[in-house]
This record gives sequence, C-alpha cells and structure tokens, in this order.
Amino acid sequence: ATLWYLGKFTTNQVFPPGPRPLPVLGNILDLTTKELWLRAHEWAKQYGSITYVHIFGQDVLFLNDANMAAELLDRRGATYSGKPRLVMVGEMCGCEKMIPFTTYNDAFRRRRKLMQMTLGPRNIQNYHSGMEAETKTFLRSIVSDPSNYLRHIRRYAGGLTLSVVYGYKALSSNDPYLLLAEECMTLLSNEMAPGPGIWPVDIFPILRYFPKWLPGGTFKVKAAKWKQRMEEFIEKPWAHAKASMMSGTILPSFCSTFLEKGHLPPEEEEDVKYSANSMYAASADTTITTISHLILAMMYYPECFKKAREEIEEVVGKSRLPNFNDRASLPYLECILNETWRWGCPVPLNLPHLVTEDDIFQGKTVRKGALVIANIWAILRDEAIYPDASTFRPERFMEDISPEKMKQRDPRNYIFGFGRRRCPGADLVDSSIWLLLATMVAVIDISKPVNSDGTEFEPEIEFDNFVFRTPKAFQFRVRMRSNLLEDA
Ligand code: HEM
Repeated sequence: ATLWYLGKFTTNQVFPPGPRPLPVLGNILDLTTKELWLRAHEWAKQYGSITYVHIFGQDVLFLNDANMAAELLDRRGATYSGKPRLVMVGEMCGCEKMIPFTTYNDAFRRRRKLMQMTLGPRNIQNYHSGMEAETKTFLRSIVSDPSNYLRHIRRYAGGLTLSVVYGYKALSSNDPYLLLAEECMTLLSNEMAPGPGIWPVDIFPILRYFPKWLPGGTFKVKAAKWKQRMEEFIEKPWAHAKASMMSGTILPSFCSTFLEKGHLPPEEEEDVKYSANSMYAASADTTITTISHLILAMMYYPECFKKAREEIEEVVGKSRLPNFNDRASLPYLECILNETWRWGCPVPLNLPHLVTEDDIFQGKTVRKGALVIANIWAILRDEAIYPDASTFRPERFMEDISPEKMKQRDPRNYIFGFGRRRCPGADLVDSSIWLLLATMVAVIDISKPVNSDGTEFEPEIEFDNFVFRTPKAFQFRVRMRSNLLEDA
C-alpha cells in the first residue's frame, strides 16, 4: 500500500494548491464532520478558485467560484459527471440504481431524459393543484402543532412528491407510503451514509467477501436488512401506481405519463421505476432543509417579511390566497425567495462528481478518479457576485446593475448543482416553494420563542448533517393571522 501510495505522488504532476497533507493519511485531519463548507470556504479564501486535498490517496477538488464550476462541471461535463463507486450504500444496501449514485452511462442518460420531460417548466402547471392542497394542509398543521413542525414538513415534502411522481394522494401523516419513505430516508441519511458515508468496505472492497461472523463483519448483516427495506421503498409505491392505473384512480403524474401508454417494455419499466424512486428520495431532505430555512428567515428578518406581506395585500388583497397567476406581480416576494435560496444554501457542497478521464486545467493536473466538489457555499458568499454577502438583504436582487450581472446573481444557477447532473426537480421545487412562501407570508406570523415569563429568547440553531444544511429541530412561535385557510 505504501509503494502504491508513493507511486501516486512521485510523478511530475502539478496539483492545484491546498492544505498540506500528512504522509499516507493525506488531509483526513483537515476535514470536519460538521459544516465542512465553512472550512472549505476558509480554504477558498486562502487558495483561490480551486483547492486540492487528498484522503488516503483519493484526490478531492473543491471548486470555489462560479466560473470554475461552470468551466469544469458544465463545459467539460463529458468528463466531470461521473459518480464514485459506493460498495456499502450502493451495491450492498440496494441504492446503486438511485440516480444521484448512478455513474454517467446509458441508463443514466435515459432516466434523466424521462425526468426532464415530465418535470420541465411546461409541465409544472399539471402539479399546481397538488401543491395548493399540500400547502394548506402544511400550514394548518404547523399552526395547530408547531412543536412537531419537522413532522409536518416531512409530510408536506413526501405528500407532494407522492402525488407528482406516483399520482397518489396521501390522506394522513400515517399514510403507509409516507411512513415507508420516512423510514428509508432516515436509514439512508443516518445509518447507511452517516457523515461522509464512507465505510471500510468502500476503501477495501474485498471485505465484502469476508464472513459476517468475523470481528467487524456486522456491516454485512446490517446491509442485508437495509437492502430489504430499500427494495420495498422502490417496489411498493411503483406497484401501487400500476394498480391505480388499472383501476383508473391514478392522478396525472410522472408515472401516469408512462403507464397510460399501456404495457411498458422491461427496460422502460425499469427506467420509470428507478427514476420515480430517485425523485422521491432526492426531494425529501432538500425540501425539508429549504422549508426550515424559510421558517428561520421569517423569524430573524421580520421587517423583510412585513414588506412582502404589504406587497401581497396590495396586489392580491386580503380576501383570497395568492396563487401562481400572481407570481409576476409580486417582485419583492421573488427577491425574498432568491435571498432565502442564497442565504440558506440547502446543499452547500453539492453532491460529488467523479472525473472519468485525466485532464489538465490551467497547467494543473486533474486525475481520472478525482472527486470534484462544487463549493456552492463559497459561491453564494462571493463578495464579487453578492456584495455584503453575509447579510440577508432581498433588495440586492432589485439593484440597478447590468442584466448579465443580475443573471449571474440568480442563486438557481448554483443551488441545484451543475451541468449534466443539475437537479431535475429544480423547476418543480422552485414553484412549490414559491407558493408555500407566498401563502406563509399571507397567513402566518413567525417569531422568536418565549420563556415562561413571556420574554423572547434566541433559539439554538445547529447544523449537524454532513450533506444538507438542515438545522436540527429548533423552537419558534407561529400565529395564524388570517382566516383564509379556514374554508379553503
Ligand atoms: C429544495 C429543493 C432541492 C434542492 C436545493 C436540490 C438540489 C440538488 C442538488 C445540489 C443536486 C446535485 C446536483 C449535482 O450533482 O450537480 C440534486 C440532484 C438531484 N435532485 Fe434535487 N434538489 C431539490 C429538490 C429536488 C426534487 C423536488 C426532486 C425530484 C422531484 C429532486 C431530484 C433530484 C435528482 C433525481 C437528483 C440527482 C441528479 C443526478 O445525479 O443526475 N431534487 N438536487
């Protein structure tokens, strides 16, 4: 192993700059399991647009500015769109066909096409009524039972995706498909892929063939148990979609678009089934994180939300809820959404891409097999694009700057990832979150929590997820300000 390691680093290759590694271990001690994006941002300030680290010889590149991410992940996308092999999570626990874990091959390309076809901007209006229904259910629940707000957000995110993807309407938080998804997503985030999600078997795949009774072999027992649940997560909602197509009860959705063609050839059936499951899986944590950011922003910046409410009252009035036809007439609300996407930054270090061919960039070596991480956090706090970047300031999106600069400021260029792997749910979620924000601003107030003596206190906000910037459950106060949801 030592010879192999030395071989990797005794060439004339010139790597981009980065923190000094230890022999063999590399930069493992430079990583943190909490808010790694803060450390990566420090590196960005020190090393510039690209930072190189390695962990046990695995090259990792952090791309710290928008131009660098566009150059490598968009323009050189043919080489920068692969995915690492994940033996434990992918092969042993049954997640290898989930699109975020799938490498860049023919099946991947076919499945992306299916998703883009049904989730593109022209199809989003098919899902508007589902979004309206889920928004109202969510707001009624959060007001009546705020301490369980995370549960209500999960119900919102899962319910919306079940209807958009599988054409199925969940009737309560105890819906079996919602519960199954929640269990599997918790397994995936907390058990299978905790922290960086790397298991010893990912580094030494031979361990997979060692007997499970050997010391350390319990991962095989766990993997077999988890795989069974993940298979149910893939198969059960799909079987239900097929049955409801036969009985004519399926709602217009991703699955119905394909099932209404009749019998699907096996390859297409697999494509639809795995694309559906991937969307269901990929939408959960991201949506939960974003809605938590909306609540935090409303709590910390009441003056901005007051302005947005006044805009809604002027344009929409007080006798109905805002709807999608109002969107173009609510420019300040749009600025709030932009700023919440930017300030919240739901997936700060994107999902890793893998380089599939050796490359040279600005005279520096990028080796085949390197992991490339877009440092979205650093981009969204880049003073050259967002002056006074640490402040929550929706007005930055109304400034009198050139159209090119304003286009560059749009956080949607970054928060949904890049190039051939950019999030296929971006248009869908930008609409659903807009409606949720507009309705929240119109009907509820959110403020800081109070002690038993009625004095406000600062809630504790902690981010401990390795991938998503999800705040742990926090306290806040919520109040219904309107009766528009009563008979809606
Ligand atoms: C708040 C909401 C969301 C955010 C911030 C978000 C963000 C992201 C990001 C950063 C990626 C990685 C892109 C890359 O590798 O360059 C991604 C991938 C993905 N997202 Fe989203 N997402 C959201 C919601 C959704 C929804 C609602 C769906 C489906 C309905 C979805 C489906 C996917 C899928 C399938 C992938 C994998 C794409 C691939 O690897 O090719 N996402 N998302």
